Amino acid sequence: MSDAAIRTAVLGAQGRMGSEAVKAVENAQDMELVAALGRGDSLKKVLEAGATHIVDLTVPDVTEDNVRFAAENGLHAVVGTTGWDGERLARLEALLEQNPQVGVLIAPNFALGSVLASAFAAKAAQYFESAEIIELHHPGKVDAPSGTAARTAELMGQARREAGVGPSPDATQKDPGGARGAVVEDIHVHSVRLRGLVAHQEVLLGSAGEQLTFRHDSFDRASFMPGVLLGLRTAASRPGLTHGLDGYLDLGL
Ligand SMILES: NC(=O)c1ccc[n+]([C@@H]2O[C@H](COP(=O)([O-])OP(=O)(O)OC[C@H]3O[C@@H](n4cnc5c(N)ncnc54)[C@H](O)[C@@H]3O)[C@@H](O)[C@H]2O)c1
Ligand SMILES: O=C(O)C1=N[C@H](C(=O)O)CCC1
Repeated sequence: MSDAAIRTAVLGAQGRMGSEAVKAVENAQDMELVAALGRGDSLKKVLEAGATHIVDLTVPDVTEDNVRFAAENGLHAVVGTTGWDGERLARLEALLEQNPQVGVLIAPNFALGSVLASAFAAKAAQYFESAEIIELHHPGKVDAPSGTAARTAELMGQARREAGVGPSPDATQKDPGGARGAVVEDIHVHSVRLRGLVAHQEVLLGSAGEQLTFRHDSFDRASFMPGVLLGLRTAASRPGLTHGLDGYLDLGL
């Protein structure tokens, strides 16, 4: 291992994603796994281990504290944990202004196909009257809607607003049980939790007589690991906040 290895601490290391990330970092020639923290472990272990980077794959309740700790101690952070709403992102941006050498990637989804599907959907959303999202995940997931769906809806909603497109047509007058799903940026998001699934999303776009569907499926958490490693290899050269792995890719969209 060279001196320049990316000294990585994985937070949430015993979780579904964290345990995959531990293996991916251990197998990467240019990285060294220096710490693997679980619930109840002190963040001081990260500093004692001499980490230069953290990967956060924990739970929405603790991720902000973890990233704050990293930034205040000059560590770069690659974050897959969900729960990063506008307020949290704004606080993080302010913190990074005080720690301008630190790079933080908040990635709602590390899978390249998912990043592409969301970017294509955002590009296409303004050209259709109706837009809805269905996200489908394993039943162990603690949050709904998924971070990916929330981010996709934000990007699509923003593009539709800028293009002057109004809300999707919808005559629903009675929906006492919330059958029309959550609404993010005027876009209805439907969450399915089903044994056997990993992480899946469909964006449905409709106009008179036609439908365009963008579907992405992660069948295995291995699909997320190239994105985690890209984040670790890139974060130090991108100081400040990057929201979405697309910020590290040249999608040209
Ligand atoms: N960005 C992506 O591509 C992507 C992909 C999959 C999952 N996720 C997100 O990653 C997060 C984790 O998902 P998961 O399926 O691995 O969940 P999980 O419940 O399997 O794992 C979370 C782990 O974090 C641990 N933990 C809790 N508090 C901690 C703390 N303070 N310090 C260290 N560890 C702590 C838990 O004990 C658990 O082992 C979720 O928010 C999920 O939505 C993101
Ligand atoms: O399994 C999860 O939990 C996932 N979380 C992210 C989200 O909420 O979008 C990414 C996909 C998998």
